[in-house]
Formats: sequence, C-alpha cells, structure tokens
Amino acid sequence: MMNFVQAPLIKDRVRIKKVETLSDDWYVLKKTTFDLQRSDGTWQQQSRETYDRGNGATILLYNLERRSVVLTRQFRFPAFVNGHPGLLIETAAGLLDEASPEERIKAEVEEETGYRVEHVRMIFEAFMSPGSVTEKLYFFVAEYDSGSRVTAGGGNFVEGEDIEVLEFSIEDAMAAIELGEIADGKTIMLLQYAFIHVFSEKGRVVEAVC
Ligand SMILES: Nc1nc2c(ncn2[C@@H]2O[C@H](COP(=O)(O)OP(=O)(O)O[C@H]3O[C@H](CO)[C@@H](O)[C@H](O)[C@@H]3O)[C@@H](O)[C@H]2O)c(=O)[nH]1
Ligand SMILES: [Mg+2]
Repeated sequence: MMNFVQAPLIKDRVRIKKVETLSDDWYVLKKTTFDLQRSDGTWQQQSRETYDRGNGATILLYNLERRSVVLTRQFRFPAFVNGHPGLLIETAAGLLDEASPEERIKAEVEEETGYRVEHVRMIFEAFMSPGSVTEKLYFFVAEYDSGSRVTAGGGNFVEGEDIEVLEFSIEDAMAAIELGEIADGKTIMLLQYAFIHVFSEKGRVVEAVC
C-alpha cells in the first residue's frame, strides 16, 4: 500500500507569526497568521481561524440478533440556523473534557441513552471539519442488549440536554440516510461501518471471534 503520510515534512514548512484570540467564551476561537512554504519552495503568508472545543468520541450500539442499533435525537442549534428542522438523529457522543476516549464514551453513552456497556471497540479516528474545527473524533462500536439498560438516559439536564433514545433496525437506519432523515456525519460513518463490517455475514464471523 502507498504511504501518503506527509506530516514529518510539512512541520518545517510552517512558521507561526501571530496568534490572536477572537473569542474565548464557551470554547476558543483563534486567528493565526503563519508563513507556509508552498510545494514549489516559495513562502506565502496566510491566516486561518480555528475553533477549538477539544476532542470528542462517539459510539454506535448494536445488537446482532435483533439487527438493531441505538441512536439519539436532540435539538442542534447550529444545524437549525443552517436550514435543518433542528432535531438531529445521532449516535451518542460527547466531548472528552480531558478524559480518555474510552472512559469518556462509556460515561457518555450511559448518560445519553441509559445503556451501560463494558466492552467498547475503537474502530477509527477522524477530523470532522478540518478546515476550521480542530476537533478529532474517536469512533467506537459496542454490543448491547435489553439487559444493558440501567436508566432512561436523556442527557444532562443542567447542560440543557433533552435527548430522546431511538432503536432502529439497521435496514431502517440505512434507509433513513438515503431519505435524508439521518443527516449527521459521524452517524452516517458509523452506520455504514456497521452495515459493512458488523451486520454482514463476514462481520458476524469477526464479531464472534472477538
Ligand atoms: N452554554 C453553552 N453550552 C454549549 C455550547 N455549545 C455546546 N454546548 C453544550 O455543551 C454540551 C456538550 O455535550 P456533549 O454531549 O459533551 O457534546 P456534544 O455536543 O454531544 O458533542 C458531540 O457531538 C458533536 C457533534 O457531532 C461532536 O462535534 C463532538 O465531538 C461530540 O462528539 C451540550 O449539552 C451542548 O448543548 C455553548 O456555546 N454554550
Ligand atoms: Mg452529546
């Protein structure tokens, strides 16, 4: 396989000149001016704004026997102001707040969905909006059953969360993506992963071995 990783090379081609904090309220918005050496060797000054909320984690709960997944629905103001009706269907997710991704996602999935899971599996990491948001998101899957439910979930009232817990068949969830009813990036990524690697015949064999 070809290696496209360029990180060791680009580090010496970036010279930070100035960092301004434009906003420091809930999280931090900065404007950084830097010189970047272009691929032809010449230097160019640029400035970029970065919104830093730390990193996050998200998880898809699945049940192989029922061919089902657990999702959440909550109001997302940024989507609302950009033309979405506002209630987004998503995988459970949360910001890390200095904890490890595994520790955080176990606590978050219980708080949001009421399901307690002991074994979570990290499948990949991804930058979700690398042109402006610094956040890296850690993606997990975990198996659940009806006995895993310890509370009603719903999220943190003090933080304004009012989260509904939904159970879909994997087929209905995939159809909801096609229909535009599921329109959240991390959720689409996890559902497609599960459809290909977990719910397929091949995926079932892998799961049984793990
Ligand atoms: N007061 C205030 N509260 C905020 C603000 N922005 C977010 N919050 C609240 O802070 C809480 C953060 O909850 P988490 O469950 O930790 O994070 P999340 O919002 O679900 O974020 C997850 O999903 C995002 C969207 O996909 C991801 O970007 C993120 O990484 C994480 O996985 C939420 O209740 C949210 O409403 C703000 O500007 N002001
Ligand atoms: Mg959340």
